[in-house]
Amino acid sequence: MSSTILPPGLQGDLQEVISGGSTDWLDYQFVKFYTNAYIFQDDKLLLGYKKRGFGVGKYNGFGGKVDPGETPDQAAVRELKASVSNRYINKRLKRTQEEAGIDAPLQHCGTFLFVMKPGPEWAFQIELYRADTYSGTLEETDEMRPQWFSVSPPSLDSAVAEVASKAEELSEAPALSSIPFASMWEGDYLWFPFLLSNQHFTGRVDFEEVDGVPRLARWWFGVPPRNPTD
Ligand SMILES: COc1nc(N)nc2c1ncn2[C@H]1C[C@H](O)[C@@H](COP(=O)(O)OP(=O)(O)OP(=O)(O)O)O1
Repeated sequence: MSSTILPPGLQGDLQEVISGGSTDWLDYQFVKFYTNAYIFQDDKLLLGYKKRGFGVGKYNGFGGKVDPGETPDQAAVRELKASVSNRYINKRLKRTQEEAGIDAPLQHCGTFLFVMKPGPEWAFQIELYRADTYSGTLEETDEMRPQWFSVSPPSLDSAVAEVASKAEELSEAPALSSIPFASMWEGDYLWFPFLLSNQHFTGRVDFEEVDGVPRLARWWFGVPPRNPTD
């Protein structure tokens, strides 16, 4: 039986892969759910450059809030369509326009909880999805500009070793590939190895603002226990 002590807010049978920071875990009152979807094709990863609103100027996967009455799986499909099509008008009404946006066989690949200080009283829980193919036409919208980046999926062990060696320095993100970590959310590089190596993961990051910039204060990421016969 695993004896790992999980950070508050995380659940499941998980084995720690990477952790760091020494502050107490931050308190929060409730959780708000979001989705983020990543499309791979051959050796490329599709990211979106956020042109306005929350996260403007950053590259990210395609996603948004989970609406009331919606499952994260449903929200992930809706947000993926809406993010890359100007013709997908009824985002909030969830009325699917078959010809618009892109469809992908999204697979849930991880859960990432984060808390900000100073920040809202809630924790953000992002359900992460990936797909190795898609159908439809990519379009730049007034919110997102889709862009492909080359990736060379590492083995989980080599990727995590690289991240672990860099993370303690709390400075530059490691050069896992041509992924533009410097223009992404602080901390994405901690869990990207799991995404790239298609390893289901669960993790938490606490951020504390320094000079107006969110900095990693404490983090923990784990994976389901490996089968000893694998
Ligand atoms: C550390 O912070 C974050 N990291 C990462 N990787 N992703 C984040 C972070 N904070 C927010 N996000 C993601 C979560 C969502 O995918 C989007 C934000 O979605 P948004 O608030 O724009 O949600 P929508 O439903 O699209 O909102 P509106 O319809 O109101 O524009 O960023």
